[in-house]
Amino acid sequence: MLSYLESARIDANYRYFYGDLFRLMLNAGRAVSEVVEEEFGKGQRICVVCGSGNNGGDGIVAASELIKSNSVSVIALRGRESLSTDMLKRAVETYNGPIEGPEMLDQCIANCTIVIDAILGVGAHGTPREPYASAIRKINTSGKAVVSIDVPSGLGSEIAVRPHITVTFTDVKEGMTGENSGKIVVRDIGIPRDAVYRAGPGDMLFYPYPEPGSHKGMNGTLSVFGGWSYYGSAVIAARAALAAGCDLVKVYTTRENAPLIASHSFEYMVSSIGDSVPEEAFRSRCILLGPGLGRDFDRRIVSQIIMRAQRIVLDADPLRLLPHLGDLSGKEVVVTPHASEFRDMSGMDPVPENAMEFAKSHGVVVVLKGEEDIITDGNSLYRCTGGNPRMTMGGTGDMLAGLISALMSKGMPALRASLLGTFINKSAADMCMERKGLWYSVSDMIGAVPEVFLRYSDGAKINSFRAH
Ligand SMILES: NC(=O)C1=CN([C@@H]2O[C@H](COP(=O)(O)OP(=O)(O)OC[C@H]3O[C@@H](n4cnc5c(N)ncnc54)[C@H](OP(=O)(O)O)[C@@H]3O)[C@@H](O)[C@H]2O)[C@@H](O)CC1
Ligand SMILES: Nc1ncnc2c1ncn2[C@@H]1O[C@H](COP(=O)(O)OP(=O)(O)O)[C@@H](O)[C@H]1O
Ligand SMILES: [K+]
Repeated sequence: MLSYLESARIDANYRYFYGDLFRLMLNAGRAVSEVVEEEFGKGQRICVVCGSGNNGGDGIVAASELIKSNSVSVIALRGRESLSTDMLKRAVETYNGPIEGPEMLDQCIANCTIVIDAILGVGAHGTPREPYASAIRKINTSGKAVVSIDVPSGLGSEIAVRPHITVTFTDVKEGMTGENSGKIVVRDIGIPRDAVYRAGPGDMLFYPYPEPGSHKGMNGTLSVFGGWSYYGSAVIAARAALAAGCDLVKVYTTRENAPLIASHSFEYMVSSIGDSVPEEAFRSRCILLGPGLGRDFDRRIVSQIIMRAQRIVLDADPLRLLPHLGDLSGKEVVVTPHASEFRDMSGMDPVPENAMEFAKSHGVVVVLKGEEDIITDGNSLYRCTGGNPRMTMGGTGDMLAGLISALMSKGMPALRASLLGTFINKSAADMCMERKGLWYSVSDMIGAVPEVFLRYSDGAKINSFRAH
């Protein structure tokens, strides 16, 4: 079952990794025409009702196939000139019949045996506006056989097409049932596994944008336990977390290192801890434990932090404790080992299958770092490619831990935060390399984080898909 958002994620990743979506639109339109002819036979009178998004494009491609053995009319509900995107223009080129305006809708429906609903797909949100709402009502009262493309237009709102058949792509979409979608036929349209199981710009769709009326702390609170031995690691993680949009970051460190860490920024808070952990640290939405902690940490304190935390990212030295802590599946936990840390903590080779096994048996998300990051929750296995060999410099792992924990502090679930965090980290490095070759620094990477967000989250579509 695919949510609309997951569908849009795959869409965005496909475009990024493989170029434009037109080949998929061709496959989608052809799949619809095949199903229509399988179900109803040839020689039908078909009215294809199109909106002005890609769902409409699928309808036009279907029409270009169906016209070979049926009588076909196409209606563009917002007029032919509304079919203006590059994809839609290419769809129109495949069809060598007329495309009528909305004034022909009544006649088209009256004369046909089958209505194809290509008004709205997974890019739609909210109750359909005019002229779509009226068209949907007309289709529902027409008494004709109705076939919806991808989803019944308006699904989930009070004005929705009630089709006999829905031809949906890749997987059933969230909210579809036999009652609201009729017979559901799932067709593969050739989306490669990699568009699904690779971190990419589509993961930006799950970034929790701040609500306009929100106040301080609602968009992320993070406690960073680190810098007990290497203070710089805590500075990097805290600064990366702020760059990723966390409201409030507080570093808990040793009495000696607290002033050093504080001297590197006035944007995060610093507190020193003694024999016990202050209660307020657990009130933050996420905890990051590990950057720069060093090997000689107090096991009792560190175990206490892990056991108390509900949402936590574990990095570097404390990972060694993990095998002794039992099942953590009641919490949201991300562990971010590199290859040798993975070996130490699991006793297994650092390969994807073992990462998956470890994630499953401990109830955590594993981010196994390397030239290619492996991300797994024990059920699905993702990878994050990209980045460059300059990322072997010290600090890039601290930065990644800061990013993932910041995203979790803003409410993203562990797996989503890990996918987006790995993508941002590698993209920031690649953006720095575009400018400075292999001679950029971790500070440059942190500075590039806002630009990564801007580059990959622009466009009206991204904004319309804000996840909460
Ligand atoms: N996933 C894939 O890989 C592939 C997906 N494909 C297909 O693309 C479909 C998704 O296409 P999509 O993203 O262009 O959006 P779609 O559903 O056509 O609607 C967007 C339009 O609707 C409008 N609109 C929105 N809300 C509205 C409202 N309440 N009331 C009225 N209007 C509203 C919105 O206008 P705007 O809000 O921007 O003014 C915009 O014009 C997908 O379902 C599948 O069929 C295949 O072609 C290829 C592979
Ligand atoms: N050779 C490489 N090519 C591309 N990215 C790399 C490479 N080595 C490490 N990275 C990236 O650098 C970051 C830190 O990974 P790593 O160096 O393995 O961890 P650590 O900093 O904990 O030693 C990760 O985002 C990882 O993807
Ligand atoms: K539809």
